[in-house]
Formats: sequence, structure tokens, C-alpha cells
Amino acid sequence: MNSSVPNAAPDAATGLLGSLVSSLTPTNIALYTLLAALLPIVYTFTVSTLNDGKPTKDGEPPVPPYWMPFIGHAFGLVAGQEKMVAKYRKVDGKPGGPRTIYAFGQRIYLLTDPAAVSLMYRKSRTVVFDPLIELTLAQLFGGPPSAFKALAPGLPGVDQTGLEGKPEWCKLVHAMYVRELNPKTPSLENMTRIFVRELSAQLEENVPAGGEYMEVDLFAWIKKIMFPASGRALYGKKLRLTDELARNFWHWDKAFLQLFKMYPDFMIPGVRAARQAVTDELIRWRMEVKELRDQIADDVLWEENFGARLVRDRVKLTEMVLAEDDHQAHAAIHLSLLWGLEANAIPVASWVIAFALLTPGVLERLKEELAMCVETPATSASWPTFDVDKLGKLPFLNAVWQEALRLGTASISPRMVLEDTEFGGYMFKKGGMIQGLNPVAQIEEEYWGKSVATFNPDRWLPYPGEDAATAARRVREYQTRMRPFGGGLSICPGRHFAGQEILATVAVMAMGLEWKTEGIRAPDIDRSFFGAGGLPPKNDVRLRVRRAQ
Ligand code: HEM
Repeated sequence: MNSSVPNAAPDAATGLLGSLVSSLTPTNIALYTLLAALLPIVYTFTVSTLNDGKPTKDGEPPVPPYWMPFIGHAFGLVAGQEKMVAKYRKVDGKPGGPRTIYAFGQRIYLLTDPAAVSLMYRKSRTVVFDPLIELTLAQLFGGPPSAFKALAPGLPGVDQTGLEGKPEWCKLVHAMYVRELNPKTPSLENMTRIFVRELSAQLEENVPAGGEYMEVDLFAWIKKIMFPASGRALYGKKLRLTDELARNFWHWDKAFLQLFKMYPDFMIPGVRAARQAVTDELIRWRMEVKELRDQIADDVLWEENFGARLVRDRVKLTEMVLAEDDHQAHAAIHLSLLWGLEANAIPVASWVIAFALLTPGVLERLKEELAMCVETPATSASWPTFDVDKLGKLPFLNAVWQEALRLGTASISPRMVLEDTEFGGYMFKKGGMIQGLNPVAQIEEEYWGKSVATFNPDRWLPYPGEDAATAARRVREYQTRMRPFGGGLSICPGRHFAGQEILATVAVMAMGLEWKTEGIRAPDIDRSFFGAGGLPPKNDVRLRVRRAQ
């Protein structure tokens, strides 16, 4: 009888299992499955809530609570980075605390503190943009894999197998940017001169002679005037910068953020066709002008086939690294510069002009200042010209430009971490992505005061009673809170041209035109475009304008 005792436990277990199995009705199976599915979610949320505000065990920035393992904070990110960042930008009531979020297993570090972003830019050996060039080229510019392969040699963080000994396109092109786009270079001066000439030509074509006012939708109208003018300053006259091309360009540009979030281009109505139309024109243009490239002397800074020497040299360099008939790849690489040129500077110029025209008192002050550097005044038959160097030194014009940049841009600096890197008191792990979220500090009340959302150029000038040294210190500090052109090795190489063309456009439009603006205010800024550089308005504004009499 005793022999049955050792079997008592298995019997009990079998009995328990048996009763469990016999209780497995369809309802209970569903319940247990639900519990099993909920367990990791509840666990993840509980643990991440308990750790909220603390660095991770590797010393990374704190991770805000999240529910879903692996998926992490992805849905919040897709719903809108601006909203997500607004939620996380403060730690313990203070702005600027960095955060770590997860999206489908990818670590993303969000930096909103201007000092931390500056430190990030200084780590440009291990924190780099380069691995993101592949995504940018394919998703935004429609480049085939061969386009990225041509650009890849020498890029840090990019597999170099099979690329040994190939020309380092990106390094060579950056040297060109320095030679052609830096201040005081003959190329930059010349490009600005061509821009002003083309701007006047556009105004001549689009503003009727005679004293009649016409109605314009301001932002759309500035696009119409500036798109061909700046396009010709860089790409010459053979690229057909027609209204139709501009329409396609802006239709594609509107989808920029969706494309960057990896939406397939064919799913966004009309975008693939619009981009292809612009690409096709770049293909046609290269076919038309390419035979001439070796007949143009190296010291010619601009001529009508290729435009600026920068573009001519970029065409030659790209021909060195791509098959001649890989037309889509050539064009995608040229499209990237055309986009950099047009897509940011024009919206920003529009904000400078809109704020200047529609903020009481600003236009009058600007005109008084601009009168000091007019070279040839406006007449009813010609457009004014200015000494562009002097424009760059006018305090009020520059204050208007800085304030419009502060409110009208939202440029982020995405970077990949190549090696574990420490800065600002935290560790950033290899493989993580860092988002330098400059736009957050630009509109943070703690940094700019209660009037943060108001266009107030006077904040960039000495306040009444403030001595010059204190004002200069304060303005320098303001400048560290704004990074509209990014920073580090990938800082925008076109920023000096952008500054000159925008100041020249404002000067010509302020002194060469008369505006009727009574009762009209600057439109609201569409901040949902967060992350894409120049911001659009929520609505355009209709104004009346005529030539200065
Ligand atoms: C107000 C106007 C402009 C703004 C706000 C702007 C903003 C930016 C930003 C934020 C970046 C990325 C920087 C980073 O990752 O840290 C960038 C890159 C770039 N921009 Fe601009 N930009 C402007 C005008 C221009 C113009 C006029 C040109 C051409 C002449 C240009 C050409 C480029 C190019 C080629 C790059 C890529 C640089 C690289 O390959 O590393 N941009 N820009």
C-alpha cells in the first residue's frame, strides 16, 4: 500500500493539469491568450514608468514610459514628431532634457537642449549624417541604388567593400562647396549678382508697367518670382524652370516629410509623377549641355548652359562615378542640390517679406535703412540695385532676417552614432540615431520670454538703455538657441548664398514695390511641417502691389 505514496505528487500534478485542461473552454482559451498577450505590455509599461526620468543602465538619456515592446514609441512618432517632442521636452519642469525613445527596435535620442546639440555637432567623427544619405537619396530624390553606390566611397559608417580606390564624391563635392559658396569667394559674389539680375527680370515680367495695383497671394507669388531666379543663378538658362516645373517641384516638396517617414512615393497622390517630371527635365538638360562641359574655361564662374561653376563641376564629378546612361542616378544627384537651393530659401524669404510687410512699423524702418545702400534707385521702368555687402551689415534688416528664421524654420539634424559616444553627461550607443531638434529651442518660452510667438526683430538689437557689450552677449546667446542651417560637418553649405539672396529679395521688394496691406496680418505658421526646414503658412495672404512710382 505504501508503494502508492511516492506517486502521490505526480498524481496531484496530473490531476491539476487534467482539471486545467478540462476547464479549457473556448472562452477560457481566449481569456488566457489575452492575458498572455497583455502581460508583456503591462510589464513594459510598469518597468518603463518606474524608470522614467532615470538614465538607462548604459547611461543613456531617460526613456519615457511606453507600452509595446519592440514597437516602443513608434506610433507617437508617426503621428507627429512635433507633438511627441512637445510632450517630452521638459524634465522636472525644465526644458532641454534629452530622451531615448524606441521605434521598431531602433534607438532614437531626442536632443532639444541647444548646448547638447552643439556638443553633438562637435562629435562629428563618431556622430555623422553619412549613413542616412542612402535613405535620403532613394526616398526623397528617387535615386536608384547606383546613385548611392557612386556617393558611398569614403563615407563613414557605410560598408566600403568593393569601393576601394573609387573617387570620394562627397569629400570632393564638399571641397567644391567651400570654394564656390563660402563668403567673399568670387563665385558666391557672382551667383548673387546673377540672382539679382534674374529677380529683376522676373519682376519685370510679372508686375505690369503703369500705376495699377494688382492682387497677389503673397507666398505663392514669391515662389513664382524666386524659383526661376535662384534656379538660374545656379543652373543657368537651359534648364527649363517653367511654371509647370515649379508646380511639380512644390507638389513633390509638400510630401517631403511623409517620404522621410518612409511612406512609399506611389502611395502619396501625384508625388512620384511630380518628382519624375522634375527629374526628366534634369535628364533632358544634361543631355543638351553635356558636350559643352570641356569647352568652358575653368575660370568662367557662370554661363548659361551649366549656370554656376559649382554645378558644372558637380556634373563632371558625377560623370566620373556613374555610367553615362544611368540617367536617373545623374538626375537624382542634381535634384538634391536643386531641392536644397529652392525648398528652404523661398519659404524663408516669404516669411521675411510677410513679417516685414505685415508687422506695423517694420516696413518703414526697413526702407529708411535700405535707402542708405541703394546703388540705383527704383524708377517706374527699372528695379533698384543694392550693394549686397552693405545689406549684410544693416542692423535692422539683419534683425528682421534672424527673427523670421527663428519663427519660420524648423530644421532638424538627424545623425547616426558610429561608436559609443559620451557628451552632455549621457552615453549615446553605437547604432542609435540622434535627432538634433533645433526647432524646439527656437520657440521655447523659457529661452525667449513671454513674447516667444510674436515677431519681434527688436530682440536682436540693443534694448533701450542696454550697453553694447551686454547686448552683443545676449544676441550671441540667442544665436546658440537657433540652428536653422544645422551644424558640424554637414552644416548647410548654401547658407551664405541663402542669406544674400534673401536680403537682396527683401530689399528689392521693399524699395521697388508699393504694397497695400491695411488690416492684414501675417498668416499663422504651419508647424506640422516640423523637421523640414522652411515652414509653410497655414493660409496664404492676398495683398495689392504695384511698381514704386
Ligand atoms: C534659408 C534657407 C536654407 C535653410 C534653412 C537650409 C537648411 C539646411 C539644413 C538644416 C541642412 C542640413 C544640416 C545638418 O544636417 O546639420 C542643409 C543642408 C544642405 N543645404 Fe541648405 N538650407 C538653406 C538654403 C540652402 C541653399 C540656398 C542651398 C544651395 C545653394 C542649400 C544647399 C544645401 C546642401 C547641398 C545641403 C547638404 C549638405 C551636405 O551634403 O552635407 N541650402 N540645409
